[in-house]
Amino acid sequence: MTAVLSNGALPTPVATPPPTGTAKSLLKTRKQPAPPYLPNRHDYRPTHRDLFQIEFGPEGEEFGSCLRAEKAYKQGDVLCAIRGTLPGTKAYSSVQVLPDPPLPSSSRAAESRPASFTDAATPGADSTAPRRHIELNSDLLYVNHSCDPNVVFDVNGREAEEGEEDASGQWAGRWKVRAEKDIAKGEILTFAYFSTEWDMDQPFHCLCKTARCLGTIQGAKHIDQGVLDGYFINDHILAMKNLEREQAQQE
Ligand SMILES: C[S@@+](CC[C@H](N)C(=O)[O-])C[C@H]1O[C@@H](n2cnc3c(N)ncnc32)[C@H](O)[C@@H]1O
Repeated sequence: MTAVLSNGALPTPVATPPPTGTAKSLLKTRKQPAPPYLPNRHDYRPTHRDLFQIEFGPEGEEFGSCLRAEKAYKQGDVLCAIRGTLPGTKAYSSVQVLPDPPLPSSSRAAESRPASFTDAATPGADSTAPRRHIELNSDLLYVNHSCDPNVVFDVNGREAEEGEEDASGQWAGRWKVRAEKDIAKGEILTFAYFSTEWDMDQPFHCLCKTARCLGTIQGAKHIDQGVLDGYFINDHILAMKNLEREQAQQE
């Protein structure tokens, strides 16, 4: 299955070896546990049938797979709620949903933090340790990064509870995947990893080949605010950027 990519998203397969600086070359050698959801190409059943589907890369090629749209979407459409996730630790497969480390409660960044999240550092916060990184536990794991992405992972607000439905399909206040542009059927879905990640566990040389490509992707910590301003960025990342500025001013 091939599709012409109107947005210059990742070439297929992702891991076609480029001459130098492959995605693999920056990987840490430490072996990580496999993510909880890791479908097998031979008995794959899509988790979001009719919405999107994994295209597996060449057998044995690590990180060579991607997710393709099974239908067209208009800019602003919600593709799906992000739900059924599992607690995770920082890994290539995880998505950050809260500041990590937590914002010091004394910081202005914590005081002015968006209402969309309640942090452990906040007096009166829920005593159960909040999940800072989650495992998507679905085909959404296969959404690659692009510096000119066609979807956003909006993890402001909270995850929809089991059984919770949204008749409007907009999932206001709930985690969701939203189209950033019009998306054609068959197009590869991509989001900007630094919109959720502060300091990534596995940086990589980006192969998105878009005009906006930022090169090595390591997380928002390593990107100037002026560049981030051109993207949808989640509130927990904006709050961490605010804290960074606050601390720099105190020095
Ligand atoms: C959550 S996985 C995405 C699915 C992955 N392609 C796979 O087949 O398992 C994230 C990993 O995919 C690779 N990747 C994603 N987007 C990339 C990009 N734009 N350029 C290079 N590698 C990318 C990197 O190895 C990254 O650590």
